[in-house]
Amino acid sequence: MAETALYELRGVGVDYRTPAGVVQAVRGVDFDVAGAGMTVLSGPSGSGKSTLLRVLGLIDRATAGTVLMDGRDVGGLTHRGRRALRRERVAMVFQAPPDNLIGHLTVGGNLRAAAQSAGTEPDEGILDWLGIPGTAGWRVGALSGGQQQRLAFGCALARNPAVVLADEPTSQLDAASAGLVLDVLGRLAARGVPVVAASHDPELVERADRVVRLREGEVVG
Ligand SMILES: Nc1ncnc2c1ncn2[C@@H]1O[C@H](COP(=O)(O)OP(=O)(O)OP(=O)(O)O)[C@@H](O)[C@H]1O
Repeated sequence: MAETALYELRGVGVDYRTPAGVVQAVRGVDFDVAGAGMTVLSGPSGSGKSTLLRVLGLIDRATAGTVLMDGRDVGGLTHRGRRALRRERVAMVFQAPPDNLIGHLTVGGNLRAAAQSAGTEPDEGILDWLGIPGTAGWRVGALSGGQQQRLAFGCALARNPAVVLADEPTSQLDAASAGLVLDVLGRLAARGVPVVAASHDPELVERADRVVRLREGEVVG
């Protein structure tokens, strides 16, 4: 029997209502996300990457078409049902490192808080795995932006999610820091946690197992 895809999108559209009228951010989008490996949504600014990521993250609802997660139509869920599913299954990492962490907690405190939300303890060796050994007692503000972003992926992993969604995870980093974040992303996917990233970073696209190319809200390849 064929394995169920993690996500199946069919004819997905997302409209935003603005005072100036309706903006069709995404239209007629079909793609699947397998339950393994790294998928990158790529395309120029305004092509709909973040919008689709918010749909996958159960933050926004598609205004047309169907979105299945584990074979289940998430469009039929109530607001509360979507929130519960999001908490249980999805970890999101945003582009600005401080947005992903709790600033008044230490590095270890952030990992423990993330693990607690999944009812687990953080992995012993997680800081080594992230390449930031010995920082458990540090304030997160004492880490560089790239180190904070790696910690954000560590917190995502600690939540034991079904998928990690990352919106432009390297766009605020210099090339060296971005490379280290990409290494962590690759290792997450290799560890069996599927990753979907929205990005126009060619280095990230290079490492993808699957690239969904978008232009003006439509899939072009
Ligand atoms: N909340 C919103 N209200 C109105 N229009 C929006 C909203 N969010 C996005 N859009 C519009 O939808 C389209 C797709 O935006 P989106 O942010 O998904 O693209 P993107 O590919 O992620 O771009 P970027 O790389 O600049 O983040 C754009 O035309 C954008 O202006």
